[in-house]
Amino acid sequence: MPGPLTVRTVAIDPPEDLLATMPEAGISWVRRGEGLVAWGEVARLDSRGASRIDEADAWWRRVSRHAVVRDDVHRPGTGLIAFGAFSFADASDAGGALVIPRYVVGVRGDEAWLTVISEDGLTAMPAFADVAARTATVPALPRVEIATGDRDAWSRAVSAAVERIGAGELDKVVLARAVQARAEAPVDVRSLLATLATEYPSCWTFHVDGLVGATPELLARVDHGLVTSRVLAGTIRPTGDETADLAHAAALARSSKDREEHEYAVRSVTSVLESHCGSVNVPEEPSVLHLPNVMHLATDVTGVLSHNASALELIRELHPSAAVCGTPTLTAARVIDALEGLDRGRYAGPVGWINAAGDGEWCIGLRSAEISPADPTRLRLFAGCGIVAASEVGAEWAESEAKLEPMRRALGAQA
Ligand SMILES: C=C(O[C@H]1C=CC=C(C(=O)O)[C@@H]1O)C(=O)O
Repeated sequence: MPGPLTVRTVAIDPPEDLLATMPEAGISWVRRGEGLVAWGEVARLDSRGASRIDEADAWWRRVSRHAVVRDDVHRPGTGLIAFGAFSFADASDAGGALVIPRYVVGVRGDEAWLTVISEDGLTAMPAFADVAARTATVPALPRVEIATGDRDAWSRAVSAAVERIGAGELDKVVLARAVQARAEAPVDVRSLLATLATEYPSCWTFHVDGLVGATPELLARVDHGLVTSRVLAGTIRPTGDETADLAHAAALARSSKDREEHEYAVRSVTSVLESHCGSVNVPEEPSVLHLPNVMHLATDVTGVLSHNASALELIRELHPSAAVCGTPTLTAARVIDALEGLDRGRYAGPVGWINAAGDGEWCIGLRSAEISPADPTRLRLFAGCGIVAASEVGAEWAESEAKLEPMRRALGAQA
């Protein structure tokens, strides 16, 4: 555990481009041009196994209790903050990490701030201009070779899952696949983030400890006792033709296969939130979220916490939701182990940030890639699909290809 941390947040003039303020490949949590970027590392906790999120929660409570914080701005994301990413599976070697950065720049509406965190006192607050990037000096993206993936292996896994569902072993399982990418030189994550944020502005463009992506799925936002989750499951591809896509969206909203897939995911989130909230609001009908590569059935669930649960406490229970695992959860996790042949690493795990009060914003690490910690020229891109009784192998392959598109394009692949 670090010694008592000193933290200072001051207001700054809003930067034109939040991501461009990062002077080195750092942390990103950006949506619609707002959010947080951070760099440097004051302290971190690495944890593994089934208690990885609990350990992070306990560590964070101790660190934040002892911190000395002067915060002139008082907005979500100001003051002391840590960013984290956790593995999907308990048994994964990837484990989890909670990172306390040295510098954080935040933008929300027309407000902006700089936070500096120090382990040995802060005698003088540095000027924003002295710590942030002055000019964009991001190295160009090297040439990247991206594999196509093993369609036969995937088809076998999906067929086996449909059979198991048909036999009554489980209702839904989310199967994922990974494709390898190899760059000619180390990839600077800032070039990927810039593309993702431009092409997927309504997603959370994130980079935390080697996991990078643009995810549309909010696992839990906790803000002064209010908890919000955006559940996504059930997917089709847009055609690019606006009129045709409106008709497709309507068909998605009526599709019994997609509605079933979606309903399992909503139930898995709602049942956890109900145990922490006096009341939970769940819209009766899902809406359709339009993204450039896919359209999803979406349900925004909200609740008022009946006790002071931290964001980490909530995500420990919410993960893995049936948007990434299945129903029933434990059976689905076993079927994933049996059929997928993959260590998902931190893909499909919780990724986000927490502040000293326990508030924070955590998404599911989807539409993402893991940069190899041992070799920054190697990446693994991931995509998964919810499988239910009516799933078809070919359609699920096409869906997984569509879900790989954001990272493929960020790595320079042509559409
Ligand atoms: C597992 C993924 O997506 C989930 C989120 C939205 C829609 C999904 C689906 O329709 O299968 C998945 O449950 C992924 O992108 O890798």
